[in-house]
Amino acid sequence: MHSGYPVTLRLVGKKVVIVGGGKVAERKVKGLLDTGAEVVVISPEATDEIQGLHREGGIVWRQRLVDPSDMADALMIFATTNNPQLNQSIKKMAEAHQLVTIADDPGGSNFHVPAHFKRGQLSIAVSTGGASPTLASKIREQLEDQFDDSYESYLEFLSSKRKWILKEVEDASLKRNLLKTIVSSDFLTSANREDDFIRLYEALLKEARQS
Ligand SMILES: C[C@@]1(CC(=O)O)C2=NC(=C\c3[nH]c(c(CCC(=O)O)c3CC(=O)O)Cc3[nH]c(c(CC(=O)O)c3CCC(=O)O)/C=C3\N/C(=C\2)[C@@H](CCC(=O)O)[C@]3(C)CC(=O)O)/[C@H]1CCC(=O)O
Ligand SMILES: NC(=O)c1ccc[n+]([C@@H]2O[C@H](COP(=O)([O-])OP(=O)(O)OC[C@H]3O[C@@H](n4cnc5c(N)ncnc54)[C@H](O)[C@@H]3O)[C@@H](O)[C@H]2O)c1
Repeated sequence: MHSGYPVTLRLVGKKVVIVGGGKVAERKVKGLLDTGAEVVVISPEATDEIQGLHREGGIVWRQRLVDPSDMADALMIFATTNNPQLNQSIKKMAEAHQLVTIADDPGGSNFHVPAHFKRGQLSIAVSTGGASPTLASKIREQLEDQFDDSYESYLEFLSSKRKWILKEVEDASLKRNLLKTIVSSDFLTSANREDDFIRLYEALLKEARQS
């Protein structure tokens, strides 16, 4: 069996079609809200939450049965109806290059959504490729405890310091050393990262000048 290839997709302005308006559709819709994707739900019925998002203008809900023309221009398609045959025919409505997940057929899907969470710019995703979504969810919970909210500001710090180091530090070995040393638990837990960074920079600069 071939293995999956993990990626993160930038979906700004991309059309994502979700066929079905039940619990699974709702979970997918919520996961797509912050991505900037143009989310279109097609289903005669939809959960209260999907209807609310439609009213607020965050997504589009077409209250009717699915039609093959709905697939046009979609980058991703989620077949989440409670009708297995219909879910299979949605895959047939799609073109070969479109990304299609069939909610009740992991093997027939060409992508799977991993269990995931974010801490600012840090994104952590866990996939079992459909073997056990419940295990993926359980591991996600464990990782959420381990990678707590402090990672959000830590990532902001790492990102800004990395930019500064790449721009300002010319010495290649000092640059490498700094990039490596800022990724340490000391900086994660530090009460004053900026001051600690200046101290680290001065110490490593001194070391580099002496060697
Ligand atoms: C990760 C997560 C993301 C998301 O949905 O966004 C996700 N499922 C989640 C939860 C979950 N799913 C199910 C339960 C009920 C308990 C159980 O049955 O175990 C729970 C638990 C719950 O609801 O809490 C049932 C289930 N899921 C699939 C089938 C079909 C089948 O196996 O045939 C069935 C049986 C349906 C039935 O027979 O009724 C299929 C898929 N589910 C996937 C993703 C993809 C593979 C991911 C992977 O394995 O890595 C894949 C292939 C397709 C897809 O991409 O949708 C999300 C966790 C969010 C989180 O907590 O972080
Ligand atoms: N992928 C997953 O994570 C996961 C998790 C649980 C269940 N499932 C599977 O996903 C499927 C959906 O589960 P659910 O709990 O969301 O079901 P649900 O019954 O809550 O929702 C099904 C939706 O499909 C819509 N629908 C039916 N016929 C349609 C048509 N012709 N065109 C458009 N929409 C139509 C219904 O109006 C309804 O909104 C089931 O097959 C279930 O086995 C998948």
